[in-house]
Amino acid sequence: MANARTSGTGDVTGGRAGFGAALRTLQPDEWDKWYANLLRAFAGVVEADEERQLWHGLAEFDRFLAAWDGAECVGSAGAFSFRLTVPGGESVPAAGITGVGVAGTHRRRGILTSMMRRQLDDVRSWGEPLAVLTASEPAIYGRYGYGAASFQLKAEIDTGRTTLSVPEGTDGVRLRYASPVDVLDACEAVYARLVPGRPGMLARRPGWERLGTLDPESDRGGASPLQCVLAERDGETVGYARFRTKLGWGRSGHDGTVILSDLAALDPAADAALWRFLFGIDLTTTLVATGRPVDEAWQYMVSDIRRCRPETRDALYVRLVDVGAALGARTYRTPVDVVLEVEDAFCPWNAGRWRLSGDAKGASCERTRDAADLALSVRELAAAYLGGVSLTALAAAGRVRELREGALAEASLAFGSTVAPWLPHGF
Ligand SMILES: CC(=O)SCCNC(=O)CCNC(=O)[C@H](O)C(C)(C)COP(=O)(O)OP(=O)(O)OC[C@H]1O[C@@H](n2cnc3c(N)ncnc32)[C@H](O)[C@@H]1OP(=O)(O)O
Repeated sequence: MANARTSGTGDVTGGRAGFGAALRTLQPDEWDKWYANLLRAFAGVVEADEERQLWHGLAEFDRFLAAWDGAECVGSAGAFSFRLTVPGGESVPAAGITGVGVAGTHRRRGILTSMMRRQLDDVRSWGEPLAVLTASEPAIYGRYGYGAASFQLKAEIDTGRTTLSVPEGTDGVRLRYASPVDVLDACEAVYARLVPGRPGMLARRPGWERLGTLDPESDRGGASPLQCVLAERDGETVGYARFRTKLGWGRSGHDGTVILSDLAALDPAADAALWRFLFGIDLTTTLVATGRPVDEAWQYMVSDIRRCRPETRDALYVRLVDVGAALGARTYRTPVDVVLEVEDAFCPWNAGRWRLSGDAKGASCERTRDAADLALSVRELAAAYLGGVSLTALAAAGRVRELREGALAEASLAFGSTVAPWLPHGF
């Protein structure tokens, strides 16, 4: 969505937003006004009907909020009901914050803050330990306790001058073109099998798979319609790539571009077969891949990583709504037993000391009066939560204080993940 969901009975019961605008749960017949406010907040860019209908179908109205100035919708925010993979593979209920926008005429009067307040109270009352979002601007959400917990990779690969060295078994994978819509179920089954294996992935409820085949002409920028190639072994689908191609003509001839939209594979050979295919499409010399995992294997198969121009940027922001439940839901790479002194001004129910004890099999995180070993804010704890940001690095930035010698190294090692966290798509 230009990003969008709230709780309650559906009654007009919310609080007063900021300067006195009324904040309440969105009613289905208010969708058009709500969505119009959101699109206007995002510079007024009009979304294709196909996309608008998809978001309307996915909206969970009892979890979406609207702020009103009379009959005018001036604020929007929503909270999808997701499940997020955490280190260890557990799928934890997480509110997927979306659709946040305040009318330009009503900005900087506290409407966002009142929506964030109501939303986090709601999420807590629903018993969901986490809230997650992607931020239009990184500076907005730290004040509400969100920390950047996963990152994504972008690459613009010069496929004319970069070769791939693929692992054993790659030649045994069969590739075939298919209509993206016709093979959606097979692709979704591949995706579902990958979800438990990587922190940050979202278990998709029925309907969400259609996000992967949205293909409005207005979004193609002159490129082809969405194409799909399936990877198969022994008749079974073991991976897929969805992409567009755009023809180009330079001084030396054709120099088209492959624009990767999505790729998933169940094993290294299937993954390599799909990347090798994308590298070799005739009449193209550039492959643009965005939103990929930062530790994705192709980077270690290429002859010249510099010609792939890799860049990383922040992706998923996490908020620990219930520190005890969130830390107790994941596992820890090495045994850990530390007392954390947590600062949380926006959700004071989290503030204070927690004893975290756990290992690779499970963990518990309970209130304690024991002396603290580490002190940090809930935002830093959220950044480290999925195992992609090190507590040692946060301490070096002055964001974590070690109060017992050795506690930082112990916790930092334990919190890390062997697979980088990754958010597979926006919402
Ligand atoms: C998950 C998502 O949907 S992300 C999408 C977020 N939406 C957008 O970017 C659309 C365009 N922007 C907007 O709609 C609005 O400007 C919003 C939602 C970002 C902010 O709404 P407002 O109602 O103006 O925010 P509010 O008045 O509550 O400000 C709260 C605080 O955040 C600060 N703040 C607000 N927006 C920003 C920003 N873009 N960058 C940095 N700080 C900001 C304010 O200065 C204020 O700080 P203070 O508490 O120190 O005084």
